Amino acid sequence: MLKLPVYCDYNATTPCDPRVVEAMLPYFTEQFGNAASKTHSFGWIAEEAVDLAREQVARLVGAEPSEIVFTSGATESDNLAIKGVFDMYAGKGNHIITCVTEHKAVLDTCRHIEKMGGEVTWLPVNSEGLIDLSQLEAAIKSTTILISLMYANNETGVVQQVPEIGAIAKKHGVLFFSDATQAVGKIPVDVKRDGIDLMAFSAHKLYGPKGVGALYVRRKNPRVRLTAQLDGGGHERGMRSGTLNVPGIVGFGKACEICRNEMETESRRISGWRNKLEASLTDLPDVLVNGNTQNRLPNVSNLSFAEVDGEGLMLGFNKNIAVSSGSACTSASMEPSHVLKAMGISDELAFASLRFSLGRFSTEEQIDYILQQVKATVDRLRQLKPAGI
Ligand SMILES: Cc1ncc(COP(=O)(O)O)c(C=O)c1O
Repeated sequence: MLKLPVYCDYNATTPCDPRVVEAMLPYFTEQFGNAASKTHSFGWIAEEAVDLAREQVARLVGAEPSEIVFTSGATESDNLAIKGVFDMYAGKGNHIITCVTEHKAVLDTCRHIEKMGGEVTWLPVNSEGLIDLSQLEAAIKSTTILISLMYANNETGVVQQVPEIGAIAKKHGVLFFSDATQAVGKIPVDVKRDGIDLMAFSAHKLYGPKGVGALYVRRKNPRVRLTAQLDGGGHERGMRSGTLNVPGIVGFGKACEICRNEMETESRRISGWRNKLEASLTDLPDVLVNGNTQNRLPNVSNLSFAEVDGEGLMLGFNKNIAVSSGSACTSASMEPSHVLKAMGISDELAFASLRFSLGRFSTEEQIDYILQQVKATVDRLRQLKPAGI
């Protein structure tokens, strides 16, 4: 018996994997020590658990454990990377390059940088959601200190040309920061292969708990330095003060270990269902896939339903199916998605678009239910719409 509502919004957040919860539980009660307490076993046990988690997290992205800084999530990691570089490298320059389709956590941090006297170049994207590499290279100047470009877009799943961006950054001696919140755990990410100097990601997008994340900070060739954005006890090698969230970090580590072991089979299964969903919905007249489909996250399909009232579309089945009509963080407002707009999609079509994001606990039965519900709603709305409007 299918349980309703069906969850199809894994890019907004994922449920904790029960194996993650099991690993975390002892660290709330018996093993509650502060990982910074050096004088007794409660502290040592907590520190050991954090060390293991740091290894598990690092291994998933090809980093060294000492290159992982634990934070409260990707929003904090984005802020720390961009503001930390801006403050630390002020002597070299004040210019940052980013892109208009970034997540708000990067966009708003870059707007803050502008208010602080920094200069930001906002790269456009093409209709597929990709930046132009020659435009990126041409934007670099002697004052450029950072390129901040996301790995995969949260709304469309489009994966940027990350190794190429890393090579351009290296060639010009500019640091490369990538917000990889949606990519890590879904596709193989390797900071060394990709030439990434700083990278943000988050536990709750990969079946770990909410409120925990990481910033990868390269230690060699070049060693990246950051100005801390929180003053305090100097935790995390001075980059992020504050008592560590030990249960959360343990869960993050376990979640990363599971992703590393299961990513290949999981992404094959999920992309199969995503393709089935997409093929069947695009069989309807005037349904368009948004974003490049050659290099895309395996779990996402962003579709526009022409000639359908966007609000009606959501209201048609949102009691039974949890999907998003844009970024989760902005779905409270009725603004058309800034990502779809940047790709040249009209406001009307952007409003009539849905992001389906599948995940570990999706089932084929759910996919069939979604198909039936969405098709029925689209048919009904199209019949209601007066001709010519
Ligand atoms: C690309 C991207 N960056 C950053 C964030 C923010 O992550 P967090 O919720 O861990 O702060 C999200 C969450 O939706 C995201 O998708």
